[in-house]
Amino acid sequence: MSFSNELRQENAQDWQACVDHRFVREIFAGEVSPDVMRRYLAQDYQFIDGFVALLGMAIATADRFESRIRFAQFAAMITSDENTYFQRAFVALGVPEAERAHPVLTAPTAGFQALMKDAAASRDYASCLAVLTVAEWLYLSWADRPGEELPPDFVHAEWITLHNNDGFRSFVTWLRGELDRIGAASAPAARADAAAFFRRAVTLERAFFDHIYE
Ligand SMILES: Cc1ncc(CO)c(N)n1
Repeated sequence: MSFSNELRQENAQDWQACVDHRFVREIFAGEVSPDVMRRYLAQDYQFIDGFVALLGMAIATADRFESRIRFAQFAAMITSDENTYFQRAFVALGVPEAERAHPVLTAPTAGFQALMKDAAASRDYASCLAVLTVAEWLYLSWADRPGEELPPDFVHAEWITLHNNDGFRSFVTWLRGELDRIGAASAPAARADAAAFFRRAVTLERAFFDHIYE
């Protein structure tokens, strides 16, 4: 089995809990309440900050130029299309300026920031890759529902299409292949480090979905 599939399999229960989460059901139905969506997006915007920083470390630690190009292109998408989605959604949902810039961080958000900081501080490409792969592959997993109709409100619909469009799908396919390639070239101890980062990330993804309803 490939390294990426092995890691996903090891975390199958938390992974599936995300794919089947109440938030996912509600967003496809267009029924996430404005309060929940506000909380989710305000916290997620802080997640994105650390995520872009981690992309920077992946660019720095990757072992070849073609990989740096992939990450740089993805970083460009996040900091343009996705960033303007957040801005428009904050306006539509009436999220105050302070909540956009400096919300009180919840435990899962702080956990993600620590995780991404730890992965970056490792300066280990495989560990950076493991965290990035969870974030993007898990989001493709829940958003990829071929044939499913999109909800009418852009706040819901665009959050889905940001995570299931062809460019995103091909980036996730590439990320998994990259993790497989690096995993195959790594010693068991390095693979175990990457696996531990992968697990922490999946656990936090589930907690992040859960906590916006608490
Ligand atoms: C918590 C979380 N995980 C993954 C993604 C996808 O980048 C996101 N926006 N937020």
